[in-house]
Amino acid sequence: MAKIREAGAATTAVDIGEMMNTFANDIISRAVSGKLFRVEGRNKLFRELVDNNSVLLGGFDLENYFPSLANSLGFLTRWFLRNRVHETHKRWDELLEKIIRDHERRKSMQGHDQESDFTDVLLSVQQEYGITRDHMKAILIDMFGAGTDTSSSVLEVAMAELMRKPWVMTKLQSEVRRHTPEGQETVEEENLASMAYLRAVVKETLRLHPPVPLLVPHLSMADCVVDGYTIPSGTRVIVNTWAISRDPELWEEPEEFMPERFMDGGSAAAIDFKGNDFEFVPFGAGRRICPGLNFGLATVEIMLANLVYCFDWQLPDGIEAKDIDLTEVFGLSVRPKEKLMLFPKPRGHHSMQITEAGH
Ligand code: HEM
Repeated sequence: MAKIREAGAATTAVDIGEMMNTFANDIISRAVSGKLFRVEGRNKLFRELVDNNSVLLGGFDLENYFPSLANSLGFLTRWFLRNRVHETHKRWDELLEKIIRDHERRKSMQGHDQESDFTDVLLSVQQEYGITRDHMKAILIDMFGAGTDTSSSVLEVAMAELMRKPWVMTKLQSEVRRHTPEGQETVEEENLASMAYLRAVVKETLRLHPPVPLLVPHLSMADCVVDGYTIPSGTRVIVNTWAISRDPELWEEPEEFMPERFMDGGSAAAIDFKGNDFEFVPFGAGRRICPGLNFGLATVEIMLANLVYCFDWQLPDGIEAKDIDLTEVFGLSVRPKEKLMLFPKPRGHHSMQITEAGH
């Protein structure tokens, strides 16, 4: 918020996607490595490595499209790829090893600060569950890989949709401002419970723009029949949640951004994303459902509430709401291709100016 305030004071535009990505990365860095997450620029290093992972996992592979090149060019591309994978793996390993060692050292010290983070929790159950060092590192990398781009992409597209539909923005702002105690500088977690429209906006964003549109690939373990189709054991199953949540047979005006559908009395009021309503599975369903569902939701809700509570937002001159392009970029998780640049105007700025001028 302080950074956005600075931008507001200097009347510079904020790159919302970039800002939200830094925020989501900082939250996970803090959960993983405690309050010293900025030490030695760790948060920045984490972010760089997460970006590397996304490129390596979800990147374009020439051989998939031109198999005939596999023999000639394939050798070269594989060599480059392997080097990059090794390099990224080494850097992750060094960073995580250091963090785990710091935590072990701190744990063994008498009278150390008792505040614990996720690494402390893993260390405390290591013996009980037979968790190896490699397991720990893999879990921590998973948290970054799965928890950063997803949350930040939801925040970015939510802001884009709100800018495209100013009446939805106004409605949300009025709810958030009404339910946050007078004089409070930021929205706190305990204020969120009564913000039903905020939850509806987040749901509608996840419906139209699920950040993991094909979930992650699954493999059927046994023969089964789904909706009359036989799926043999060992089949790679890909669930297109993007298409399901725009299906006109399931959703009223599916292409429209209408959070009201999720409010009491709305056509989708009874539908939730906890894995029980198969028309809406942005976090997946069943035993592989996203384990970070509550974490991701808390991250998105608190940030979105604060963005609309603390600021009024404007598009750059010459850009209109209808010009906002939500075309997405290719990858394991998706995000908008075009940057969303917005000017923050701190709330109350206008009335303060009037008062000052009045004196
Ligand atoms: C709004 C934010 C998020 C969305 C929309 C989201 C969505 C998803 C989806 C669709 C899957 C695949 C589920 C399946 O195929 O059944 C998944 C898996 C996963 N997510 Fe999330 N996620 C979010 C945030 C997070 C966060 C914050 C974390 C961790 C801190 C996280 C950790 C994971 C992990 C570890 C998996 C793999 C689980 C497995 O393979 O069993 N996610 N997520």
